[in-house]
Formats: sequence, C-alpha cells, structure tokens
Amino acid sequence: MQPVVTVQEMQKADKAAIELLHIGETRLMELAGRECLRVIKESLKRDSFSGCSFLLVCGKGNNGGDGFVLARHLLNLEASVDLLFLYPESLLQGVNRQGLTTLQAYGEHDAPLRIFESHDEALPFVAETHYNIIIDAITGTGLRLNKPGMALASPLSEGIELINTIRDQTGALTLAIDVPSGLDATTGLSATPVVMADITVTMAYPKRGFYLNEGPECCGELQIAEISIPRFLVEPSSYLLVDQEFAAKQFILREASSAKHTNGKVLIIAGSQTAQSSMLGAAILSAKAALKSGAGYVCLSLPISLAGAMHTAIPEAVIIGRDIATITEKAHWADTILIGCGLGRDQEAIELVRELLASSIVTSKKVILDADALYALPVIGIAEALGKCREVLLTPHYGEFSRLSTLPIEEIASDPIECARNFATLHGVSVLLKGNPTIIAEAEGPVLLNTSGTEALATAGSGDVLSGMIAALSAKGASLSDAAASAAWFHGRAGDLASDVASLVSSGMVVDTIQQAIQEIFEVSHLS
Ligand SMILES: NC(=O)C1=CN([C@@H]2O[C@H](COP(=O)(O)OP(=O)(O)OC[C@H]3O[C@@H](n4cnc5c(N)ncnc54)[C@H](OP(=O)(O)O)[C@@H]3O)[C@@H](O)[C@H]2O)[C@@H](O)CC1
Ligand SMILES: [K+]
Repeated sequence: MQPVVTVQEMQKADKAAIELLHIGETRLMELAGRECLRVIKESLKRDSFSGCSFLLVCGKGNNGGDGFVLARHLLNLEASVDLLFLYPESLLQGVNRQGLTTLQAYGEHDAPLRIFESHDEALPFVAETHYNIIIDAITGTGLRLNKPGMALASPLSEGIELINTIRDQTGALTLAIDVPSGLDATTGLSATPVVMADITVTMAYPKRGFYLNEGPECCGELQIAEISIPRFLVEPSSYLLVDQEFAAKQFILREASSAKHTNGKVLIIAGSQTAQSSMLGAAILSAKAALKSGAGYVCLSLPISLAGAMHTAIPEAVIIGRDIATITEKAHWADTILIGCGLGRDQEAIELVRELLASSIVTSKKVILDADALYALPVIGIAEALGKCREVLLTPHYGEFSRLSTLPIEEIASDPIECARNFATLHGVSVLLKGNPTIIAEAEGPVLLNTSGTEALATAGSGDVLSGMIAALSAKGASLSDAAASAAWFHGRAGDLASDVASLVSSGMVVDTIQQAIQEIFEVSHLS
C-alpha cells in the first residue's frame, strides 16, 4: 500500500534524502521536473511539443525551482514557453537561482522563451496567447496557512488568480506541481485564492491533505512522481492507501479439500418487524453480500415471522429466531458475528444488543457493529458495551460517528482521519468511518484510506452490503480491520461496475457486481 504523508513527513524525507543518502537537491529537482514532463507527454499524447505553448507561473521557493527545470525540458522539446516569475530576481537563492540563470541563458540563444518579471508585465502577452497547458509552480509543501480561507497577499494571490482565470476562460489544462498553490497539503484546507488543478503531479508520495476538505476538488487527477525518495525514509507510515493488491491479499481462497464450515461462518443478527414496520431489506442485502463475498455459511437471526420471506430471497441462508439462547448457541459456531442492519431502535432492540455484548461467547468472536447496533451503543454505555470484545469493528457514517464520539459533524468532516484514529485508540476498537475516503483506524498502527468507488455507493442499503462483505472476509480469516479495508475497496469497485451512470446505481446492483469485482483481480485459473 502506498504511504500517504504529511508536509512534515515529506520535508523530513526530502532532508534525509539529501543529507543521509547524499542524493542532492539539484538531482531531486531535476527528477521532479522530468516527472512533470513525463505526465505532460502522456496527457498531450506527444513526445515533442512543436507548436505547443505553455505558461509557467513560478514562486521563489523550491516549487518554483521545479518549474524552472520543467521549463527547460519543455524548451528542449521545442515548446514555446512563457514563464512568469512572481518575485524580484534578487530573492532567489541557491539551486533556484541557478535554475533561472540557466533559463536566461536559453533566452540568449533565441529559444522560444519569454520571462516576465511581474504579473502586470505578463498580462498583455498572456491575454493574447493560447496555452495548451498552464503550470502552477507557485507554492508546494512550503505554504504556511494560519487559518482556513486565509487571504493570500500579492504576488501569490495574483499568480493564483491568473492561473484560475485562464483556465476558466480558455479551458487550458492546468497542472499543479506537487501541490495546488494555496492548498495546505496536510489538512486539505485552502487559502483564498487556491489553484484549481486538472492534474497534480505530486513528488514521491501523495499528501494527506489531498484526501481531506478542499483537497480532492483542488487536485483534480493525482499523479505520483518517482523522484528517488526511498520508502524507508517515510516509514513507519502514519497513513496508507488501500489498493487492489492489498484487497486481493485479504480475500482468502477456498482450499480444494475445504468444507463449508472451514470457509467462513457468518452469523448476522439483523432485520426487525413491529406492528408499524418491517425491516427485512437490510438483512437481505447484508446476507447476500456475505454470500457473494465467498462466505461458506451464513446464518441469520430474524424475527421468525420473517423467515419465509428470507428463505425465498436467499435459499442458501439458515434462519434462526430472536431467542437469546438460540443466538448464543449459534454464536459458538460462528467465526464472525454482524449485529445491527435493520435491527430497529426500540427498547427491545437495544436490550438485545446489550445482552449480546454481555455474552462472553459473542465477545470472544469477531464482532461487527453496524447501523442500529451503533445507535444502541451510547444508550448502553460505549465502554461497558465494548469492554469485553476481543476483536470488534464499528462501521459508522458521519452521523452515527457524531453520536458515538459526541463530536459535531463539521469537526469530523474537517479531519475524519484523526477523529477516527482518536476514537479507535480511546476505546481500543477498530473503526471503519464511511465517507470519501473511507477511513479504517485501529487502536494502534497506520490509518488506512480507501478511495475506490464513487457516489454510486451513496444509496440506501449501501452500508448493509459493505458490512456483509466485511463479515465474509473476516470469517474467512482476515483480521477485522484488514477485512474492512479490503471489503471497502471491493465495494467501491463493485459500485463502479454496477453502472456507467453512478446516479443509477442501487445497492441490489452493487450486490450483483461483487463477484465480478473480486473475480477480475484473480486469474480465473487460480480461483477455486
Ligand atoms: N526539498 C527538496 O529537496 C525538494 C522539494 N521539492 C519541491 O519543493 C517544494 C517545497 O519547497 P519550499 O519548501 O522551498 O517551499 P515552496 O512550496 O516552494 O513555497 C514556499 C514559498 O511560498 C512562500 N509562502 C509560504 N506561505 C506563504 C504565505 N502564507 N504568504 C506568502 N508567502 C508564503 C514562501 O516565502 P517566505 O514567506 O518563506 O519567504 C516561499 O517563497 C515542494 O513542494 C516541491 O515542489 C521537489 O523539487 C523535490 C525536492
Ligand atoms: K504548486
């Protein structure tokens, strides 16, 4: 899994690469510029830029220095380059001064290069030029943002506004080097103004802020530049991105000699019926998702009056009633117990959750608490309810998490990663906090971020499907948090496969594409 870093971690790694590995700042910046060139070649689908115009807007730090290197490489490939350096030349130092001097020397040899020394000087020329790509090299990881929305002073603000205006007016592709200027790469909070990029080519590792607050909107498509900063310089990682390889590894294949009892036994305690309502759909979705995710055996505890309908919906599932003795007997048998989907919020449901979590048979198993079980937790008392669990995962969305943590939703939305991690550490549990990204935090160790999937998953029953998938993967052998991260990845992928039009996707469609999402990552011949 790819590490995701804070600004501080990235700066430490840059420094270590230069001081401990003796890689050299000039070489790192050369690689940074070359990697941006690679991405531009891929975007324009050309190896030479004759007839193409580029505008680079550069600041006075190393982000601007990356821009100088890129400008040189673009000129080498016959591009026409306009470079706006926003500051007086006298402010440049070291490697960046050298970078501009080299470019000035290109200018002396009739290269198609115009260097502007202020925004006002550039404006008339920029207004009459059609640019294929605008490059933002104003600020990177060196931005200091004291508070969200902080107003940036001139010339930073003028440079950023110029980039955004040309992009808006001409549709020119905007590429940010390392970080869109004005974005805090750790928090994802932005200054005013901030560059709205189509592509961000970030150095070495994706930054934490790209997944939070304004980060996703400002970055556009993310590309990683390989600049020879080895992974050991950012380890141990605080954050990791869940990927296909990790998801696949948690999906344990059935052995040729295996039986249903050895392939993951899931007990789902879900669904409810009262005089006023019946909630069977959530139970059906979670049980179907567990079976589609390869669980060997699924047993459902339901109000027994719903058994007939459930048998019709899922012939593979075994149904038991709501009697606590029957449930705990079945709990002995189960590998993973999922509690909560459509369970209801009345006193009876809350008492059931209390009794289940007081049973040492239940708490000795892998336990997933979702939906209405999460509603019951604060009523029971979180510490009391979770205290005995050996391995427990909570799967809240922001609203449920707000109730559990007593944090306002806005605070959670502004830093879901730390909120999830703090809660997991405080209560000694695993948390899967649904959102974009979905966050999987344990009491200790790195936080996992899953970015697969789209708004296709923002539909009723989506959480029930995900919890059923987690139940299956964990029952088959993965730890609860690994199963959660893997299931979140497959769930996102299944959502993608369900329809080309995200707005048309229902949870039933996602259930139907789970198998395709899992199957496509294995060679068919390896499936058993
Ligand atoms: N280190 C390496 O080896 C490598 C680094 N690399 C590259 O370097 C980048 C980091 O470079 P960096 O640290 O020089 O800072 P950078 O992002 O250019 O911007 C800082 C500039 O903004 C200014 N400024 C900041 N906040 C401000 C504010 N609120 N209001 C006003 N001004 C403000 C600040 O000015 P100051 O106020 O400090 O005088 C300074 O001029 C990184 O993102 C990557 O692209 C790669 O090449 C790989 C190798
Ligand atoms: K930038």
